[in-house]
Amino acid sequence: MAAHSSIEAITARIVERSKPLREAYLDRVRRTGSRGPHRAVLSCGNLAHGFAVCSPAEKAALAGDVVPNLGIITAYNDMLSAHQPYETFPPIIREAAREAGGIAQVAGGVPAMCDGVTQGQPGMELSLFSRDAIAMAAGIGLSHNMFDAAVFLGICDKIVPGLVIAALSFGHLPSVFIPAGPMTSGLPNDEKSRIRQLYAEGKVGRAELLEAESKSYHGPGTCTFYGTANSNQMLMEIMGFHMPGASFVNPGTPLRDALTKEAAKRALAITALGNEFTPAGEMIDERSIVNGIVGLHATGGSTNHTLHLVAMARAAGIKLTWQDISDLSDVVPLIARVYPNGLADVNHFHAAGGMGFLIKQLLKQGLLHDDVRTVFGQGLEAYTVEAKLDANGQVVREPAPEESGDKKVLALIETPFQSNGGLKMLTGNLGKAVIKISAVKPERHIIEAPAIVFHDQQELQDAFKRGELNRDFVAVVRFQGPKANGMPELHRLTPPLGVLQDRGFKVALVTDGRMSGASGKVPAAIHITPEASDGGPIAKIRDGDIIRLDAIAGTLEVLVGAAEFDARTPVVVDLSDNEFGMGRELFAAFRRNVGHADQGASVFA
Ligand SMILES: O=C(O)[C@H](O)[C@@H](O)[C@H](O)[C@H](O)COP(=O)(O)O
Ligand code: SF4
Repeated sequence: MAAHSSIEAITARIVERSKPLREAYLDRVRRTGSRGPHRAVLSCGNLAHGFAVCSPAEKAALAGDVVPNLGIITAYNDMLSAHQPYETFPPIIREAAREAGGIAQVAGGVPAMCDGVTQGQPGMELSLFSRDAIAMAAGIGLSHNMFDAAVFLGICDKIVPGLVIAALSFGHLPSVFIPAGPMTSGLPNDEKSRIRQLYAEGKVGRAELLEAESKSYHGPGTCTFYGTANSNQMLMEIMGFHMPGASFVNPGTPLRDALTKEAAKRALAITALGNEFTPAGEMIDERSIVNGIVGLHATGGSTNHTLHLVAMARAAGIKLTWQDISDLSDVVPLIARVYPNGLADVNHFHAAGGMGFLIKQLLKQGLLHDDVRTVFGQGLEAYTVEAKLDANGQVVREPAPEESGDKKVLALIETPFQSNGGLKMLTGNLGKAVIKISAVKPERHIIEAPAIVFHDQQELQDAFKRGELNRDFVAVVRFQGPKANGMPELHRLTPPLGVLQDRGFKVALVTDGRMSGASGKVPAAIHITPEASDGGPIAKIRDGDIIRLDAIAGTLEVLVGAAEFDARTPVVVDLSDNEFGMGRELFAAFRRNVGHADQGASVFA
């Protein structure tokens, strides 16, 4: 079925805008590719170092020119519950490679930050930069050039975007992403948030709060809310980097291990040495990127992807804009309600039909490009399935159900929860911003109230504790942009602003910083560009100025006369405290060279 006319039109304008960049990229990818194994260009010395620890049989195979070698890039560590399961993946992948007549080596590890551990802490100021550091680290691993395909073990917020940037920078190689799956459901996310608001109001103590948090985040696997990490899994499947049905299978299960083995074998099957050569740089094109954005809107995915998708697309020579993302939101309905956009978690989403049902519904109305390449072959229709195990422990796939397993979690495309994706770009005299309203009640889609200006999130939390915020106001939290301090997530603002909103006050947040993918119920205009540290208009706002945030009209305005506002001098603050401590001194070059948020807040372009 041809894609919906609006989807086709937006895709066509991305293709047109990207043409020179994309053609140069594809030329490089094709020139780098080779018919033989990539290690064939290495000297004997290079090769001997590369397979020094291999078995004699592996050395003999690698010395030859026919056996494909798989490079594993792993983001394993014990800090991220989502990545801890990866500790055992390399041996499983090596065994699968052997069974398939290939070899697999760990090409390198990459760092991975848990945004949950650093949330509200100085470490969060390294979070966004860690995406590009992860891309660099993965590039270091793959630069050994011993490999005919790569598999990526990464899930969370900045890790998948960084790994995709690396995979596309090595676009001559096939790349398969292998997920580890969500942790099993614990304390419901809305109950966790209720306890947090009680703690913010001083109605429960740390013991009760820690007990609730520990029951919510209780074991291996991705946190079960639909934040950036689980948005990443959705993206990897709908863009064709995952095997069909792989995203939301819990770790430590037979199906999970079978999917891991299958992915390793598939990666070896799509190298240049076989008959289904699928280099990542050609597999991912403008249609794949648009499919990712459609999935993001249909599921109420993380606002962080208004940064990451722009940076990921750019790595493949594709120029994506916030206007593209915003215009796609207008034509893609919301058909999944997963916390914070609902009460369900990703396990419920998977049980209700998951990715196979979602893709089937979106294809039904031509809202996805079906004519795309994936690691599984040609066409996205192949992903309208559920993965299961047969009696022999092999992965089999059954058609996704025609009906939703839970109509409160997954809706039919004909009867969506909202007619649009709710991830909008805002424009006005403060510059550009983005807002996600899929978790914001309709009566809060337009907020007009006096500004109260803060220069960090702790200031707001302290004002809340002093009882100074029981009023209608727009919190302006500035000097939180990429150049100022690495553009941290300001998710610790969610409980106090949520309490004030629940008390009936009209509140909103306006910031050049970010929010968590898990934030949602308070209207927030985020990623304001230009940022305060670049002299952006947000630096001219004063306490008491009336701010109007209109998510319906797509505008963000300070209601001050143009002449007066233009005549104001942007406030400048001393940011030297951001330059040292918890590793921030190591990222000074990133703060100096990082690009604007609407360009992906990247140090690469
Ligand atoms: O973008 C995201 O999804 C968030 O960065 C998420 O990964 C982070 O861990 C949150 O901080 C979790 O939520 P809590 O902090 O509420 O546990
Ligand atoms: S989802 Fe967030 S909190 Fe959970 S493991 Fe990943 S980065 Fe950490």
